[in-house]
Amino acid sequence: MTIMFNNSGTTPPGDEPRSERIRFHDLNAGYPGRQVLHQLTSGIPALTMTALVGPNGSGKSTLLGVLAGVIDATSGHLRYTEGSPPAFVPQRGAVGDTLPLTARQTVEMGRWGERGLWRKLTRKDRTAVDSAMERLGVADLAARQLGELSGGQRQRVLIAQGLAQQSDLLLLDEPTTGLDPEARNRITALLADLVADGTTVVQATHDLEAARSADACLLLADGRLIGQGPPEEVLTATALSRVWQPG
Ligand SMILES: Nc1ncnc2c1ncn2[C@@H]1O[C@H](COP(=O)(O)OP(=O)(O)OP(=O)(O)O)[C@@H](O)[C@H]1O
Repeated sequence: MTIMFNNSGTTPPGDEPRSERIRFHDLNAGYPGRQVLHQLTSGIPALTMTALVGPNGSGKSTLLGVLAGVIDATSGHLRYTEGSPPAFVPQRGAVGDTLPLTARQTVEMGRWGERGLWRKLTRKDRTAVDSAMERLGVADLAARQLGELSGGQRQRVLIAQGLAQQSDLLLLDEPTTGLDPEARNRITALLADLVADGTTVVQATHDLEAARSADACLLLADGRLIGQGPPEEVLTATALSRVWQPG
């Protein structure tokens, strides 16, 4: 497995268009005794919204985890162009509801990567936390325990934690799943704003509406990439019925 950062001039011709934030090639990944992703080759266009789409178990979260660096690929190449380390917002269900943390403490954890675990936050850190919480509309929830928030509120706190990392690459796992339409629209609009402000956003999603409004889609089935490109080319009726057909 090769991971490269800050690629500059060493790429074989034709391998990596400049406009890509991440490129991966022949990527295999999975869990002990279980291969999930098979020979994936694709890229994440910079400064756009990319949706990872596919049915349950198709490998969306695994791919996102590999791109985020929290799951190791077993083989293949993964290359990031110049920029900050990715900020990763895991699925809401993957974050313990019983953690004795306030909403603000949860967002502050987004600064640990830069500051170090349990170190006192600087003014710059506090400003990043404040502005992420304001942007997500959760400043008034700062003192509330994470476990007592509604699903939509908790999701916004987790996205604020990702935003507080101030990365130009934001990876989110099912950010709108299980939310009511208002909360979903709010998050969708925020993600679009982030892209407009210069962030590359990747979201794993079941939500075909969200996927259709993305700039690019990677369609997965059984850990294989079966479509990539603009949503209108990838999410065709034929492709969707093939992927979602029972049995
Ligand atoms: N920690 C794990 N250990 C072993 N197998 C896992 C683990 N996490 C996921 N898997 C398996 O890997 C496969 C892909 O799972 P993954 O979560 O990447 O799919 P997904 O497309 O994100 O699914 P969903 O839409 O249900 O979230 C599934 O068969 C799943 O059971």
